Amino acid sequence: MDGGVCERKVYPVTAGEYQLLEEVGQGASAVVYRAVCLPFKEVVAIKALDLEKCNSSLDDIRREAVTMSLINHPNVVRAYCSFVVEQRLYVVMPYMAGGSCLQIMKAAFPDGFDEPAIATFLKETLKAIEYLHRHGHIHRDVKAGNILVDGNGAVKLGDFGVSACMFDTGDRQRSRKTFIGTPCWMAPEVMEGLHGYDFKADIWSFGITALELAHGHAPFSKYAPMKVLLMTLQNSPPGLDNERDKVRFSKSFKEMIAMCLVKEPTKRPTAEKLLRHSFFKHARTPDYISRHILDGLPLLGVVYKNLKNVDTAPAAQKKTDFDEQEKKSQTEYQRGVSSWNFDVEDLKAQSALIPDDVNPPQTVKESDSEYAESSSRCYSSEPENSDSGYSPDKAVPVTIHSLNVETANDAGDHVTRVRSGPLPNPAQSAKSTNGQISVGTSGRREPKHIGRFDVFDDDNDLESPGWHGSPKGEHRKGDEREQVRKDREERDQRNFEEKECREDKREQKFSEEKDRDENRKGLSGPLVPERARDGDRDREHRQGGRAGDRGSFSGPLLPTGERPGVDHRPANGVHGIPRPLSGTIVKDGLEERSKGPAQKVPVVQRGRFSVTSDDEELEDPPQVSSRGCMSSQGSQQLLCIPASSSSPNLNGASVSVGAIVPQLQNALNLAIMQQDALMHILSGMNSNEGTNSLRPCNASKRNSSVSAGGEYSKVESQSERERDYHQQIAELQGKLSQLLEEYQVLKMRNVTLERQLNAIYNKEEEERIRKEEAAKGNQ
Ligand SMILES: Nc1ncnc2c1ncn2[C@@H]1O[C@H](COP(=O)(O)OP(=O)(O)OP(=O)(O)O)[C@@H](O)[C@H]1O
Repeated sequence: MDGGVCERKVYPVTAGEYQLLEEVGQGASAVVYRAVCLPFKEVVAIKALDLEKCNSSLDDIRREAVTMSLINHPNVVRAYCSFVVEQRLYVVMPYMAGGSCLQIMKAAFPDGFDEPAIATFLKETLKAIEYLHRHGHIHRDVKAGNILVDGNGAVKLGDFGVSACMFDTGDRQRSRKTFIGTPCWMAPEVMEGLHGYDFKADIWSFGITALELAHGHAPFSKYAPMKVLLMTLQNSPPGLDNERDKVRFSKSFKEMIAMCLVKEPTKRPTAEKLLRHSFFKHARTPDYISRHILDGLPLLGVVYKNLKNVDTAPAAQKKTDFDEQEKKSQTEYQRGVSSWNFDVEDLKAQSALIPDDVNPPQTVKESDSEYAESSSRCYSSEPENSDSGYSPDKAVPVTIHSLNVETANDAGDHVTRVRSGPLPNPAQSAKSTNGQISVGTSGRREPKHIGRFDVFDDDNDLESPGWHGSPKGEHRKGDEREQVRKDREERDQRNFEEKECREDKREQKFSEEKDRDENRKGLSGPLVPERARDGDRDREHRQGGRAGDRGSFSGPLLPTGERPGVDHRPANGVHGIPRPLSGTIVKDGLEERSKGPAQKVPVVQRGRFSVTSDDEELEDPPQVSSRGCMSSQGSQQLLCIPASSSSPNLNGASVSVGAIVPQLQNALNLAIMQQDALMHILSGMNSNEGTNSLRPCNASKRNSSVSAGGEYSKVESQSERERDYHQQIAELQGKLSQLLEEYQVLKMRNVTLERQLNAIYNKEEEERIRKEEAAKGNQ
């Protein structure tokens, strides 16, 4: 019940208290298992996210876990609790035995559901969306795959992996200019990214989901992401087909979809308003779903397994096709497209070259009233032969970093710049528009700014799949225009280099200030298990191995489909989820208070939700000094590590590894450069000395009056100097490896600290909510 007082069961947060059964779902970043909570003898679902592999930052993951644990609505999947074991986050939630609408469709309704079922699924989903919007959240990933059905037919919206809080300010607001979602369901304003977006983006996705449930697939779902983007941006919005769908669906359904799929977001209804649409009068009870939809379906685990098997074979072929398309696109890119600039006309032409069995779009004036009959709208018809190579079901959400339409370029051409790629999360979208450096935990490379664009180093990697540039037709390129482009590229490059140089300096200054701070503040207690410090552990960590952690695993069963990175060896005769490291638990209620209040993440109170603004954290300078300082030694600058850095101070807000990595890399680069310089000088000295060393001998031949003692002391001083240099080099090498070790330790500490902060934050939130609810109850 929304806001009502309810006794919440406290679910255990130790892995040993759960028994993992079979896999029942897989998303872009997680695997979901059916499991049993042993003390309660209750079947639950456990979502396992590999923190190292998933694209999300810890902040995103924490946000999802916190959001899910705060949820209190019958149509939203809430998290009972979550905990971290090794590099995996386990989220315990209610088991939705029917699976997702997508799974059900694929298993038994390939052409979509009938209208009463659709109305029921959609109404329940819309209630969830309305609830989320009311509490300031944009779900950002509404689609059939995230509409989950309970065994009794109850419908809930799940997956908060990419949800955002609308009330946030600062960088989180900017993060809503980072485009997250799966292209087919993505609203045009999200794709454009020109002015950000708001909760109306969910209404668009809801409309697309309605079409998905009606046809068994989302519009444009057979196309590659770039094509989907173009079609969504350039074509009229999709909708039910006048002819084909007339017999299957009512006018009110068609109308409801048309209301959602208006390109202008302000013209879309709110969830609250949409709920009052007559279409939802067709909605039935959960019992209807249970009897008409779920009845006769195999168990979810079997459905999932079958679908997986079916998917595997064609997937390989699809991948090859898609790779070929990619290759073609990249070859054309290499042939003649400069930078990230594309001509809109060319994009259109290119897009038209891709075989298209979509009904030709008919133009619809978007100024039409929301309720107007959208008779001219069309939708992407069921592909007769959906072998175009792109499998939307396997689609990884895509972030479009820059899809800006500019009116003119330097040459006066109309230019669009396009880039797509796998989904970095907001926190990872490096340098933000105000020039601040944002950081992520994954150590991803930060983008360079070329012109108006974020260009990652990967951008230069033309082989890398996932990057799309619509090639420019050679026949359309004038030499003049080409020259202008080249000029602009060079200018952009110059600007970029200057900017980088400025940023390096700023970063160095900042780091030096931080070092001073660190030295002043002293050290806080160690948070990393001692074993994390030893050489073996560091080596394992660097190599991604887990052997050093194996001793800590025990507990009940792991699934048969064992996952890499987790020890599956039986302990006490049974497999188990590895036990969590102490102090690394995230749970909605029972964490150990391991840090003082000073270590709290900044919390913004927004309605019922307390929201940590991760970007506020990002704006804060990192609290860990990982950077060596420079000390002068003679004419050579040597790297020295401040005393505090061997045990860095971890007080204050959470520290992202991403914040440390660039600094450490800088320090390492510096040290390497210095080492090179020293080697260079040394070799110069050696050759001089080599020459010099001949002199006494030659000189003695020429001038026998030179005393033997004088010769001896000269040689001795030279070799002394040489020894000095060798010693300095050895010291430098020692410091380098020390720095590397520091880096590993800091990385580990950072993760641990983040987890502890999570735990504290979650607990406080839980307490606050309990108090609020108790207060409400007393009233
Ligand atoms: N509570 C649950 N009970 C049963 N099945 C579930 C549950 N939660 C998720 N699933 C299944 O697992 C799949 C993946 O889960 P989820 O969407 O949360 O992962 P994800 O990695 O966040 O996915 P996405 O690709 O949407 O980002 C879902 O599509 C659904 O089929």
